[in-house]
Amino acid sequence: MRYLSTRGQSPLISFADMLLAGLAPDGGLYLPEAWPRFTPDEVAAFKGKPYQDVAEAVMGRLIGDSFSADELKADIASAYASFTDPRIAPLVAIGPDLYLMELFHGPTLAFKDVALQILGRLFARALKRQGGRATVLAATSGDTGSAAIAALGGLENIEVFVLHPKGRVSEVQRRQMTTAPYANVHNIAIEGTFDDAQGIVKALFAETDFAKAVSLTAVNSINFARIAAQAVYYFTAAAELGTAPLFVVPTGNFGDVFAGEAAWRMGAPVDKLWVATNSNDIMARALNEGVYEAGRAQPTLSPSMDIQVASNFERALFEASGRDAAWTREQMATFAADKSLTLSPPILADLRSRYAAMRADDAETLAAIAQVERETGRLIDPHTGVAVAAAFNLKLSKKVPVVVLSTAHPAKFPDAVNQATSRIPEVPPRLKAALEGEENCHVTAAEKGLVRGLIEAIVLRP
Ligand SMILES: Cc1ncc(COP(=O)(O)O)c(C=O)c1O
Ligand SMILES: N[C@@H](CCOP(=O)(O)O)C(=O)O
Repeated sequence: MRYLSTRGQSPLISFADMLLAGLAPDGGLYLPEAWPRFTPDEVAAFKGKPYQDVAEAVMGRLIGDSFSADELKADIASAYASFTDPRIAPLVAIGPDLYLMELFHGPTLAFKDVALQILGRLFARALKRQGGRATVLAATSGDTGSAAIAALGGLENIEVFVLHPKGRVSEVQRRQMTTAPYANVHNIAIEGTFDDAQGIVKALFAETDFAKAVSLTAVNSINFARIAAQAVYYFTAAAELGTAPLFVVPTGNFGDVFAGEAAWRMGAPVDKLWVATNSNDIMARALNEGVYEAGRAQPTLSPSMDIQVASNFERALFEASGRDAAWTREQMATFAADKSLTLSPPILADLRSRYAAMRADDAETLAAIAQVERETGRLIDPHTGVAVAAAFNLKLSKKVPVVVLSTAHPAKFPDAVNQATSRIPEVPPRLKAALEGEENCHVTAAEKGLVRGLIEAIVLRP
């Protein structure tokens, strides 16, 4: 299995090289050269299998011969050993034909752990084999940061730099990152938004001498290995329900919902992928009105989705164009210059055959959290709340199971949950150390030169 860039100007590389590269040198995002396919019988046979077995099957086809089946098996087993629910991504019914898929049973209580716990292990393996060092640069709106730290903290030969927007993540999220007790982890709070942080990451990849000197890599969902691991739970949900579900996905960077497209392209039965945004609704506007236009992200009760530039939309556009790299390159150049892209009718029609979109503002999110608590006694986090609000508003013309991706534990966002329900979620034991530890964090203006300087001072010191 080899990987190509959506912009068509990077050489084809293996999964292991793609994992360590993160972003393609031409600025594009990697995708498999051809999607592997599971037959309906193979998907049906996943029903009742341990999650780990499905992960081995799905990721195995994407990894090719980069890692052996035994290596992958061992890494998946140890990745999920610390999850508090052995089902990893359990489906929980909250209404007739309405399910939450709980993805927050990992060490940092968000869906990021499902992929990053595996990625950390594969990174360590690939680096050991290659004999080099790597510098991971991550941008986070709250959850990727702590999950990356939990996966990579303390590993040899890796320095981890995590950029978060100062004051725009929840206190629990910030403390999960800044209290990490690892010498190889460096938190940087930037005076700006997540989009500024993500922009700095991409800009530093484009400084190729620097990127090469520090062996820069990414663990955001721009790294296809993240998508590969996240695609697995679409297979397990569809297999368990025995039919093609409609998935409602709380969306920011478009990684999780694109993992649904990836699963569908590999043969997972998917009725539709509903993109649920908060009031930072660039993706809802793009899919509903045909114009992908970024403004400045506004703070909401679901801070991890306070994102305007949805990086993985590039992958969806590339696929919608019939994999036309020259066209994708042009579109991305237009968007970089104008912050706006008008989607042509055929592209929009192709996207709409898979995706639909809805937005929920803070008031609708609070109402959805309150309704779930009233009807089921369960507390949900505000990101899940955005998607549940969308699910409650769906007008379906046929009977189809609806699966809402529940992406974070409510204890990460106690204020929003309390505002909606007058209840404060119980703090899980794995959060306690973060709430008590001493915080360490650099603070800087949102300028790539300052971030580069910090990285160089640590990575290239004599
Ligand atoms: C809790 C939570 N839900 C949803 C999202 C949105 O996911 P994506 O960025 O893959 O669209 C994020 C951020 O990624 C998140 O942290
Ligand atoms: N919501 C994310 C932002 C980055 O998303 P990613 O999936 O591309 O890593 C976060 O919480 O950090």
